Amino acid sequence: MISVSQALDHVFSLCDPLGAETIPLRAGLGRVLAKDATATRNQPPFSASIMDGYAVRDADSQIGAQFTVIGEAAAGHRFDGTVQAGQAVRIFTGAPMPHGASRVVIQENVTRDGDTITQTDISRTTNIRDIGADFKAGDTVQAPRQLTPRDLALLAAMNIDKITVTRKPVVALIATGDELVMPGETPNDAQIIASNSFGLAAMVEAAGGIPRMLPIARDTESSLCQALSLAAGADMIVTIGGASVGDHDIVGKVAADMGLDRAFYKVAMRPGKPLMAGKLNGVMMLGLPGNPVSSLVTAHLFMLPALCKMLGLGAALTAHTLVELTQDLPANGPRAHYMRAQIDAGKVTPFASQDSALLRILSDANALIIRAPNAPASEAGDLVDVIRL
Ligand SMILES: Nc1nc2c(c(=O)[nH]1)N[C@H]1C(S)=C(S)[C@@H](COP(=O)(O)OP(=O)(O)OC[C@H]3O[C@@H](n4cnc5c(N)ncnc54)[C@H](O)[C@@H]3O)O[C@H]1N2
Ligand code: MOO
Repeated sequence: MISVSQALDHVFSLCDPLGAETIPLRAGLGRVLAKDATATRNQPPFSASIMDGYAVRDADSQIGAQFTVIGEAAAGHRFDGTVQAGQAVRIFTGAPMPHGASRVVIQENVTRDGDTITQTDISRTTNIRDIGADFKAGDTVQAPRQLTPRDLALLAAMNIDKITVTRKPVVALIATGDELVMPGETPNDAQIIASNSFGLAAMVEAAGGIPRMLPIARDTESSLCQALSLAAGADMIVTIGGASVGDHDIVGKVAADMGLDRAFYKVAMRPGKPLMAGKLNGVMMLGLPGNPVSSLVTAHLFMLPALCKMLGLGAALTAHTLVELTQDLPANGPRAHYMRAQIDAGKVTPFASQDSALLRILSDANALIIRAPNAPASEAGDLVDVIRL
């Protein structure tokens, strides 16, 4: 059995960044920028008032000063003249500063009588935003970057309407097992509902990929062979179940018969020991264990980092943080243990049952405590490594 980090090295060597495509900015949420995007304009494109008030010469501004209002500047409407000594232009937030003016006296700091204003107070700043204060022409949003709503607003302001992003990885998901039926179907008395593919499909989508949920493969070589053939064209194949050592666990054999170049089978981890990975006819394949928690935890630890690499985000490891433990933990065995746990008020508590079939507990968990192989006992108050879910 290999370690988790050895398995991850293999997984990264099985996948490469995908090609790029150009899409409308509007479709950019969650996509990974593949080429730097460059601003073609300054923002703001002119020095602008940041308040509603009166634009004057800074040198004239003092308490008691009087000005004659000679015109108006509003957002989208420039005042074309030049402000001279003793003159003011009525101005609104976002309007271009008129020539000659170098301060905006906010309207709360003046009294007005016809076209004459008298300054009653003075603010510490000039209330002007300089040209290019946000960004300048030529500034870039650098690739690679997974785009957030905030990034999309920035790119829009840069007047970028199309972006070049990494193609979305297509992930074929194949559940295996005679016992499985789809949600909504009527199981017989020996069947259960195929749940793992629903969690996995959502994980793929949330990571920026496209899940392709294939029909459930039955526990026969021909059915599995057919399902694997349907995966043609995918960027990654993920099988679920049939990975262990039972008579009906045929994924390894069938994939090998179809040409799987296996990188590893079995990882020193709990849950997830019977994990398998390799390349099937040039396509990365992950064989996940069938137990629901095992499949979702191994997907979190191996499928997601592989998708990130395919998306051009590099071979990054899942983020860990140190969190204080609320209770003692016994020494760990020889396999890394990823314990379902809950972080509350900054402290982490493992669930009493760590059975790898219990989805309710996984659903309630918001973290995995990582216990290294053969880790000594920990005590309440110790800091432990945690992955937030
Ligand atoms: N003699 C041994 N038996 C087992 C070992 C072992 O080392 N020696 N390993 C155990 C471990 S650890 C795991 S994990 C499981 C994994 O087995 P498989 O990957 O072969 O999974 P299955 O047998 O097909 O299923 C296990 C369990 O999960 C349910 N399942 C399967 N697919 C789905 C699905 N898509 N949605 C919901 N539930 C699913 C299935 O019905 C079984 O209950 O093997 C242990 N055995
Ligand atoms: O490793 Mo299995 O994944 O314990 O349940």
